[in-house]
Amino acid sequence: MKLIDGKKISSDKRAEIKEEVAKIKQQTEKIPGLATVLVGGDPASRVYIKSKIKACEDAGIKSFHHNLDANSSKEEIIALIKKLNENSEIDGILLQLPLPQNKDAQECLNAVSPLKDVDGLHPFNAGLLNLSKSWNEIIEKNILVSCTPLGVVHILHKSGIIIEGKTAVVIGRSNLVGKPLSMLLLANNATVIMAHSKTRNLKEICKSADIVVAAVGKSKFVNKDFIKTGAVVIDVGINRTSEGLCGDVDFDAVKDMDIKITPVPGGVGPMTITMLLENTLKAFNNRKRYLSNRMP
Ligand SMILES: Nc1nc2c(c(=O)[nH]1)N[C@@H](CN(C=O)c1ccc(C(=O)N[C@@H](CCC(=O)O)C(=O)O)cc1)CN2
Repeated sequence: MKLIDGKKISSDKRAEIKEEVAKIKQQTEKIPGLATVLVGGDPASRVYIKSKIKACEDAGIKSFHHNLDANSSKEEIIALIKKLNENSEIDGILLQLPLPQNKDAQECLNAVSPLKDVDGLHPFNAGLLNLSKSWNEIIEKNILVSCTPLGVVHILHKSGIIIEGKTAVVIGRSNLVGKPLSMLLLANNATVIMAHSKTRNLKEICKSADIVVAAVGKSKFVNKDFIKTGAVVIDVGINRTSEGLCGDVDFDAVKDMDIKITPVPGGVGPMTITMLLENTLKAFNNRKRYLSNRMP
C-alpha cells in the first residue's frame, strides 16, 4: 500500500493561495472575503467552521462569521444570506451543512448569489458543471464546484494518477460529493460509474475499477472484496466512532494490498478547506470581471 498524503498536497496548495492573495492585495488594494454561516451548534460543524476561519486568517482572506440559532426559520436564514449577497466586501458565502433537522437546505442554498456560491451548490453552478465538456473548460471558465470533489481531483492530479481512460466508481450520489465528483471525473475522461445504496453487485463493480471513491458515510464499508490490485482508493468518509475518526474504507483490511490510498484523517478532509480558499479566490476574480463588465 502507498499512502497519498493529502495533508502535504493541501499545505502546498495553501501556500500558493496565500501568495496569490498577497498579490491581489498589492495589485487591487482589495482583500478577498468569505462569509460562513452556521445554523445551530452541531459539534463537528463547529470544528469545521473554526478550521475554515483559521485557514482564511492564515491565507490573508477576510472572514465574516454568522451563527444562527438552531430554531431559526428558513426565512431568517435566507434573509441573512440576502444581506451577505449585498455586502461588497464578501466574495464567497458558505452555509455549513447539514442544517438542523426539518430545514430545506437547497432552498437556502438557492438564495446564495451564484457569483458568491463557493460550495457550487446553487443550481446555476451545478448546471454549469453538468454542461462543461472538459476539465480545461471548468478551469478556464472559473466554474465554482463543490470543495471536496475539487480536492479529490487535485489530489489525483498532484499524485500523478492518470484519470483519462480509467474506470472510476463513485459510491455515493450526494449533491455535495458524489454527483459533482462523478462530473469532474467524467470531465477528466474517466469512464464513471455512479454507485449507490440500490446498486446491485457493488463489490464486483468496484473490483473491476481502477479508481474507487468511497463517499457513503458508513464506517469501514469498503473492504478487500471491493478493491483490485493496483487500484487507487479515495476515502471521502469521515465517521466518528468509539474507536475514533475513521473513513468509509476499512483501512486495516486493505493496508497490505498493492494499492494507493488516501488515509482518514489526513487525506481528502484537509483538501476540502483548501479548495474553499481556492473557490473564494475564484469568486473574487469572477466578481471583479463581472462588475467591471457591467454598464455604469
Ligand atoms: N457547506 C458545506 N458543508 C459541508 C462540507 C462542505 O464542503 N460544504 N463538507 C463537510 C465537512 N467539511 C467541511 O465543511 C470538512 C470535513 C472534514 C475536514 C477535515 O479536515 N477533516 C480532517 C479531520 C478533522 C477532524 O478531526 O474532524 C481529515 O480528514 O484529516 C474539513 C472539512 C460537510 N459539510
